[in-house]
Amino acid sequence: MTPHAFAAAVAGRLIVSCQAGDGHPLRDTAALTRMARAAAGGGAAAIRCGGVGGLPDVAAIVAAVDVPVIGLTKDGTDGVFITPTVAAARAVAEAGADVVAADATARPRPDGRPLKDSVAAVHDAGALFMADVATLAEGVAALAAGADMVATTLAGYTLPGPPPDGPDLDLVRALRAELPDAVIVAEGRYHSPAQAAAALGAGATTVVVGTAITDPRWITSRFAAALA
Ligand SMILES: CC(=O)N[C@H](C=O)[C@@H](O)[C@H](O)[C@H](O)COP(=O)(O)O
Repeated sequence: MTPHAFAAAVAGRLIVSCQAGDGHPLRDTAALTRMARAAAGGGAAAIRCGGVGGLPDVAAIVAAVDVPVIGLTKDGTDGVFITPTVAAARAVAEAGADVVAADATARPRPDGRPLKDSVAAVHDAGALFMADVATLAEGVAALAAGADMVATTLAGYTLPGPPPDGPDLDLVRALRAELPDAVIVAEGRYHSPAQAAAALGAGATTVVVGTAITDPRWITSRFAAALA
């Protein structure tokens, strides 16, 4: 898939992230594949998937949906953990993902290789590269390293302390102002349809929503808390 074709497929539309962490009741490839099919049936323009040991999820979901798939793996939950190495990036592409999402923050990478090596491995395997960043500078650097698109996935997750409750719309605005022609993906803590729509208003090309759509444990806890 070309960068242009991917952008055209998702522009102004919703991407749904279908993931479940270790120990979550939905941490099951078949369950997540059904979730992805449901999301596609509801109008998702693409699916984001994978996680710890998530290569089978990526392969199964690629086979099950007819929308583009953004794949990733995770190694732990600290530091650089989203598709953190060149080998991981290559493996996600080889699992069939149209797009490989990977940490593109300025933090040291566990294999000591520069970001551009992961980008090159993904391109060699015929996939596109989504750079998951936390800051404007990281987004600019990722595009310079060859990334095809920038996502705000890690905004709020690289500082000490818990992330804020809401999404980082300011980062979307800053990326759009600095990178007028780039594919900018709003992602991270979009918990309502209004917030997702606001991301497009802030200049995002597309919006990824995960937890608020695909984690019934989290959704239930919000209802339960409202009744407590
Ligand atoms: C920080 C991190 O590990 N983000 C992960 C990236 O793939 C996922 O755990 C998130 O669910 C995804 O980014 C979607 O975000 P939200 O679930 O907030 O809508």
